[in-house]
Parts: sequence; C-alpha cells; structure tokens
Amino acid sequence: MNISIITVGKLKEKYLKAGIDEYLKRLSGYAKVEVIEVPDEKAPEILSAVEMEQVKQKEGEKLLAKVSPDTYVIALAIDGKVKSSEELADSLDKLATYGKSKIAFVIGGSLGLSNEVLQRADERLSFSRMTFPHQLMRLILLEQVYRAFRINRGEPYHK
Ligand SMILES: C[S@@+](CC[C@H](N)C(=O)[O-])C[C@H]1O[C@@H](n2cnc3c(N)ncnc32)[C@H](O)[C@@H]1O
Repeated sequence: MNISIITVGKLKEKYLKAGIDEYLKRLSGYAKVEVIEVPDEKAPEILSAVEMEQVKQKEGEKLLAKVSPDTYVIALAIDGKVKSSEELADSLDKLATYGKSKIAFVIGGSLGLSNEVLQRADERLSFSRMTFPHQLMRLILLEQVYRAFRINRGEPYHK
C-alpha cells in the first residue's frame, strides 16, 4: 500500500519532526508512506471572508495537484466521520482488499480545506470535534495509521 500524507506548509517544530520521523520509520515495515508538503499561501493575520476563501482555494489547488486520479482520498475534516482506531484499521484493510493501493490523507492549512478538496475526497475523516494545529495533525494521523497496521496484523499495541 502507498500512503501519502499531503499537507500545507513546511514543518518547523523540531519536536514534531522527531515524532513524525519516528512513526515514518516504524511504518516502513508495513507500507510505503510519504509526507508531501505544499507551500502555504503567505497572508496577513487578518483576512476578510473572501480573502480566506482565496487562500484556501490556492492551497487546495496545490494539494490537489499532488493527487493522481486513481488515488483514494481521505480528507481530514473536523466535521467528517469520527472513527475508532479499529474502524480506521478496518477501512484501510478493506481498501487494500478492493485493490485501492494508493491512499492520500489530505490535511488543510491553518484556514482548513477548500470545497474543491472536500469534493474530490472519497471520504472525510474527523479526529474529534476539536481543532488541532495542522502540523500536530500529521503526527496524530501517522500514529493512528501505524496503530491501524498493527491492529490489522494482530500485533500488540498499547490500548
Ligand atoms: C487548524 S485546522 C483548520 C481549522 C479550520 N477552521 C477548519 O475548520 O478546518 C488545519 C487542518 O487540520 C486538520 N484538522 C484539525 N483538527 C482536526 C480534527 N479534529 N479532525 C480532522 N482533521 C483535523 C484539518 O485537515 C484542517 O483543515
């Protein structure tokens, strides 16, 4: 299985980078996983609603440019479907069974994902109704993907 995590902005914090590298290393035994960063749109702190939409749209175009037509896209969205770790594991297992070998998880920038990205997505996944910083979201997602592979292989994992 080929998994891409497509994200906005360059990861700056060392502590997040260390965690992400650790999970990428752990995942290397289970799947080909890569993190793709697209540049964020430079914008002032205060934006009008129209400007915010423009930023999301431009970032969305860059995110979608990294998605091939045969990729199954899972958009991370606060108002998406909440799943347990076991349910996520089961979804990934089913995708593999049905021959979906390319999966992209898409994480929005600080303003979120554009409608175009949400429309392209095959599903929207929520990690709760809370808002997480997009850079931390990468780490949380990688840990859950790792957990999913451990669950599917029947390997022990921390409850
Ligand atoms: C800082 S959040 C954006 C917040 C923005 N107001 C929104 O509603 O999308 C950045 C990105 O992280 C991801 N994200 C943050 N919290 C999430 C959650 N609880 N579940 C799923 N994705 C989340 C989403 O992809 C989101 O676009």
